[in-house]
Amino acid sequence: MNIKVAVNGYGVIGKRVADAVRVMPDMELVGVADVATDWRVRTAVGLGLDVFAATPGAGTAMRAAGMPVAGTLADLLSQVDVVVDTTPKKVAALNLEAYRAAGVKAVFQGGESHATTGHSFVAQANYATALGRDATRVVSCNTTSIVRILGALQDSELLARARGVLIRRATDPGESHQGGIMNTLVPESSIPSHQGPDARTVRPDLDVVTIAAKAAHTQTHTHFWTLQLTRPASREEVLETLRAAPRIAFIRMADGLTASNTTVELMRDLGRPRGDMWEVAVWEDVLTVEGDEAYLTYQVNNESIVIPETIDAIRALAGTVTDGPTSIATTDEVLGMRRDFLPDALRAVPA
Ligand SMILES: NC(=O)c1ccc[n+]([C@@H]2O[C@H](COP(=O)([O-])OP(=O)(O)OC[C@H]3O[C@@H](n4cnc5c(N)ncnc54)[C@H](O)[C@@H]3O)[C@@H](O)[C@H]2O)c1
Repeated sequence: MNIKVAVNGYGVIGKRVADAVRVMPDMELVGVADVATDWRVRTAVGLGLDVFAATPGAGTAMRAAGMPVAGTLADLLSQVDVVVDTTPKKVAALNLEAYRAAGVKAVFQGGESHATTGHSFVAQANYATALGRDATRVVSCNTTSIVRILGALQDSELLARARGVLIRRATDPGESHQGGIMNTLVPESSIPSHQGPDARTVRPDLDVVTIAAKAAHTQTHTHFWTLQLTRPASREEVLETLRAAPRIAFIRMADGLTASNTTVELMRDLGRPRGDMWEVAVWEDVLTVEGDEAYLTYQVNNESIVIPETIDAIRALAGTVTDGPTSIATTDEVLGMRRDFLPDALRAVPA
């Protein structure tokens, strides 16, 4: 019995969720809904997906633009077990009542507040508490990375507190003609930035403070962390802890991966769909540990890191897989996630 899934909002996140659902052995993508009529939604039609009109006005516009329309959002909801809402920030929360009325479970994204669903999700941290719920929110890209990395260190009883600086991309690559800053760096106006408090919606006991700024590029986010450990530890111990956790992979300056654009290019060369990187990419040879302090740098592909979490959230709400690690393992294997982007044999020999 496959989980029948709808995606509402076929944008940056929605199209990736739709693709991931289509390759999962236990899921079926029934259709996608949107309000747009341009190339983005036409691509879905070209892929053979059933496209539904998310609003009455959208149905009229889609038909006028000559697009095949499979039905209304209500028609789509009547055929599915779970809807993934990937509409823009603040639009999604307005849909919650319609999902409840249709008896369909709903996965929201990080643009919505924790209060919208009362539950925020990162698979490795709290899969079990999402089981059978009617809705959850997959936290944002940065928050997902924070929970993965700091959560792994906290589970190993190594982390006392974390202070991080986040350099964010200005806008998504496909939207940089519409906006985005240029030739500057824009600090967020308040400290902590929202990501640290947001991580505590998933792991309330994390002692974390984040400071963030937007930089004038579209090449993913980069985080810089100072970690107070619970005791002196070796660099190898910190690395082993991260190696043992899911959805963290390593990159190395020694391999020429010296900047965020090089990692983006590597993902393309590895044949990743759209160049996606679902893992947090930790710079292994930058990690430094001195006594009971660790210093960590990693890269987050904002467009794709939440995709595996969303797939796990679908299973958790549907209740078909009750064990988080089993769901994570299935998702990661089907997507082709890695623990190392360059296997040992392909790494640069240390000088
Ligand atoms: N872009 C990222 O890097 C990123 C990363 C993590 C989480 N998120 C979160 O994911 C969610 C979606 O963001 P996105 O970047 O994919 O947005 P997007 O703008 O790329 O896509 C949104 C899609 O929803 C459609 N839409 C607009 N109004 C609609 C409506 N009423 N009904 C149905 N469809 C509608 C738009 O036409 C568009 O196709 C947000 O909560 C965002 O915060 C985004």
